[in-house]
Amino acid sequence: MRQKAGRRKGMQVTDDRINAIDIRNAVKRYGDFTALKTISLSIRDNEFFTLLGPSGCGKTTLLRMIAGFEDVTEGEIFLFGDEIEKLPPNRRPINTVFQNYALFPMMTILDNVAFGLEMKGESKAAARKRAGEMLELVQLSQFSSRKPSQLSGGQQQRVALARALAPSPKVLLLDEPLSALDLKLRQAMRFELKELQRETGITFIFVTHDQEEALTMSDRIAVMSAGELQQLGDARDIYERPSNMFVADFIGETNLLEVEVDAVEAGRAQVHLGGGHQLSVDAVEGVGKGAKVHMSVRPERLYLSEGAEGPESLAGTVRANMFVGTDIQTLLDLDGGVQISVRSSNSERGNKRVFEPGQIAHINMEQGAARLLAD
Ligand SMILES: Nc1ncnc2c1ncn2[C@@H]1O[C@H](COP(=O)(O)OP(=O)(O)OP(=O)(O)O)[C@@H](O)[C@H]1O
Repeated sequence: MRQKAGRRKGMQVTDDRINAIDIRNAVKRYGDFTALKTISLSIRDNEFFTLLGPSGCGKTTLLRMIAGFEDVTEGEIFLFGDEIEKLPPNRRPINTVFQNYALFPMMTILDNVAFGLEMKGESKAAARKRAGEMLELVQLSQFSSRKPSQLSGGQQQRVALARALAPSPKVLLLDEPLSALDLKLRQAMRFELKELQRETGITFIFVTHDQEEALTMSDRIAVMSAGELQQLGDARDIYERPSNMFVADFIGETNLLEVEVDAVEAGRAQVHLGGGHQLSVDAVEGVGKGAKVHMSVRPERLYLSEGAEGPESLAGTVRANMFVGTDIQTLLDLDGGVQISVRSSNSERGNKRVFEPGQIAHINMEQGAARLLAD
């Protein structure tokens, strides 16, 4: 039945199920400033989906449009096949968890979670029973009679989650919910959030500017910049196969090297770097002979050796080594003003050969490590 409705409206259907959210050609303008420029994307049912991008890229605006707190200037938003962009927020089966947990300070934890249910017309007894179940889900049952100020920041955020999940929304929106927590707690909460999403089966749409958070939790990630969608994919796609300069640079650390393409044949591109160093890399669509583009190579996909380990080894002079705890980062200068960063694991099994500043080392690439970028 639902599927038919989706098809009738021309919605995209994934694995024979209607998407939780379909955003079609959505534009948001504030006066003459365009915060979102024609965004189209689909979020699958039961997915942990993340909107990732730097401050001001429009991710909160998009989230607020889904929630109904912000009008859509142009375009359409569908929830399980039904058009919702004209519905007021309280008519959408969607809930939001904010960065500041916004708990009622005078109420107990149990009452905080039950409050929204009672407002929706549930009996006090039913609301309290459901609130109790939700507190069990976030492992806070033992604190149900405490007040919010008697809980840690992480515990308060879990109460806010329990409260948002209590009415069984079809979609839960999470606007940087971990950013008020300290680093250790934030890391622990990543696993909890992911578990919670799996257990409840509710579609989560998570907003963050923290790429590590996005990579660790998400089924898929939409990378945004300046009101535009830059890339949509799973964590490995966007980390290992960035589609452009912005994504390569924003996600993790990378070497962005200027190259010129000398030839393209049988799926391989022959390129050269500034100092004339030649390399053969996977070709990408839209980058042909004569193109001057950037190539992205992750530092951890490079390793150093004394002698050349193949025709594509590049010789460089070590400028500095930096101890980064888990890794050792080595910066090297190549001819032609090219600089390359290499990361070696600081472990018994890792690359323990440390070259001293001034020494010549050969830089070798793991297969498939270099990625040409179309723009
Ligand atoms: N009410 C408003 N009026 C005018 N401009 C706005 C309004 N709300 C947001 N903007 C602008 O729209 C752009 C996107 O804002 P948005 O809050 O969506 O960014 P964001 O990616 O969530 O950033 P952050 O991570 O800092 O929250 C910004 O340039 C912002 O200044």
